[in-house]
Amino acid sequence: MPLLQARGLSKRYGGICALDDVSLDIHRGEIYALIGPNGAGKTTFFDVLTGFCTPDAGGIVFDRVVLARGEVRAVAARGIARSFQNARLFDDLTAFENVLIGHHGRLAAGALDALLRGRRTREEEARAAAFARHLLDYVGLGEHAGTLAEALSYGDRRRLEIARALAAGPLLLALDEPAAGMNPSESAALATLLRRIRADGTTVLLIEHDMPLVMGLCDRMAVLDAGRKIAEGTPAAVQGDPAVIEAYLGRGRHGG
Ligand SMILES: Nc1ncnc2c1ncn2[C@@H]1O[C@H](COP(=O)(O)OP(=O)(O)OP(=O)(O)O)[C@@H](O)[C@H]1O
Repeated sequence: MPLLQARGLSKRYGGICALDDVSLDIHRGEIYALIGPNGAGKTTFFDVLTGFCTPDAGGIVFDRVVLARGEVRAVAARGIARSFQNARLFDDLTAFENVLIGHHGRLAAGALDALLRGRRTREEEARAAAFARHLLDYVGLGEHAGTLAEALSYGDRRRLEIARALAAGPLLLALDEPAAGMNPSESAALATLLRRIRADGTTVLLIEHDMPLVMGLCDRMAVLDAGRKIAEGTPAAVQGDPAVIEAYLGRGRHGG
């Protein structure tokens, strides 16, 4: 059974159909890309998936659990971590502290325990700190643990955001344009990191406009255009699909 099954998702904003009856499956252990021209509905799909907005119709099954509309926010707790188009970091905290915050939701000890600084809490905090250090090494930021987020380069900020998302221990890592603004060597390092995340068992969903990157990286992809899914399959299959070529080139657009 797929990790995620989206069925018949629709979302309107006034007269605009941002999502129009979109269904797709994401399998465990794959890198799945969502592509399409500007305004195609990619971010809206992420918003629905992560509970930022409620679909007008349709539903999602994630990790075998049917999520009723309006309950989608519970998904985050069930294992979807998201990064945003513009990294949302705490600029005045260090890289280490930013990752620790990502882990916070997983700490089991309650607020009272934390107040009393019980042994269990201290042990959990020590484990969280060790895990945060591990994640910083994992994304290649080990040397920057004590650096304020605001002092990091653009590419490093994006990687810190990924480390923070991983700190929540997600089954699905959903990344909104992770390579946007990166130079070619940063993009190559990102691709290596995402392959490693996949190899280590986390499923990856990404929105990405960098076609060479996404074509070389993802296992399967869906193409959205004006809210509709117009193609789905391997990069090779999608690349040659006439509907996709029309969506990108037929109207003089360049993939946005
Ligand atoms: N909160 C909102 N209110 C009104 N319209 C919205 C809202 N969010 C999205 N839309 C509209 O829905 C459509 C789909 O937008 P969406 O951001 O999902 O597209 P996208 O594929 O992510 O585009 P891009 O590649 O430019 O980020 C667009 O026409 C957009 O203007």
